[in-house]
Amino acid sequence: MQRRTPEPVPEPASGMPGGAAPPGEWLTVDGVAYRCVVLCLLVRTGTGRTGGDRREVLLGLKRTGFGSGRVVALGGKIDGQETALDAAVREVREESGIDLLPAGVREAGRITWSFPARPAWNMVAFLFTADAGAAAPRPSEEIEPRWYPIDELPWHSMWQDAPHWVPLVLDGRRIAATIVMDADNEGVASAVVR
Ligand SMILES: Nc1[nH]c(=O)nc2c1ncn2[C@H]1C[C@H](O)[C@@H](COP(=O)(O)OP(=O)(O)OP(=O)(O)O)O1
Repeated sequence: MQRRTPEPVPEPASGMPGGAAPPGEWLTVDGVAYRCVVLCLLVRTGTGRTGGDRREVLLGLKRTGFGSGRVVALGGKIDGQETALDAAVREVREESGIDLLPAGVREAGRITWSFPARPAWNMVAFLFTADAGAAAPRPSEEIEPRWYPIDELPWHSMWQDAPHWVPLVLDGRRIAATIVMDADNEGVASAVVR
């Protein structure tokens, strides 16, 4: 049985930091339920083709479950009473084998996705970023992680809303985004990002 809690979707500054109150598995806003998930963008400084430094982000081809076949950020559902930060550290470990120190994981805001044609897919994602250092990802059953230069992201393989928010988070911004998906559950009907 999924637990539903009546709190409004929290603003990004309202505190999902390490140890703050967990958002629960579901949030309900104006009678609409949103499943709580986390996404974590891991970054590192790699070596470009010409030998210079270039920033890279760890994304992965999702092999199973929701969004399979797309290239996505590491993440997934918040379980039970864990904090969003705990969930981010756990999901990164499960999906890539990389162990993050919670103190090194930064909050980057939140996104609300509404799927009017499929409300069961509504989600609120708590966003995080972290430096991966020299950690090497390994593939998991769920995802095949791969480093991408941040100026060569595989947009055509990602969710169509990704260009509205990924560059801002990679730029160090803390965002609050409200994204409404089209009737086909693929396109973007509207995206407000601040
Ligand atoms: N419109 C969208 N754009 C995007 O970039 N990511 C989205 C998205 N809608 C959902 N996601 C992400 C958020 C979340 O990390 C993921 C779905 O959660 P999960 O990975 O937990 O799903 P699964 O069905 O694989 O879960 P399990 O049942 O635990 O295997 O999809």
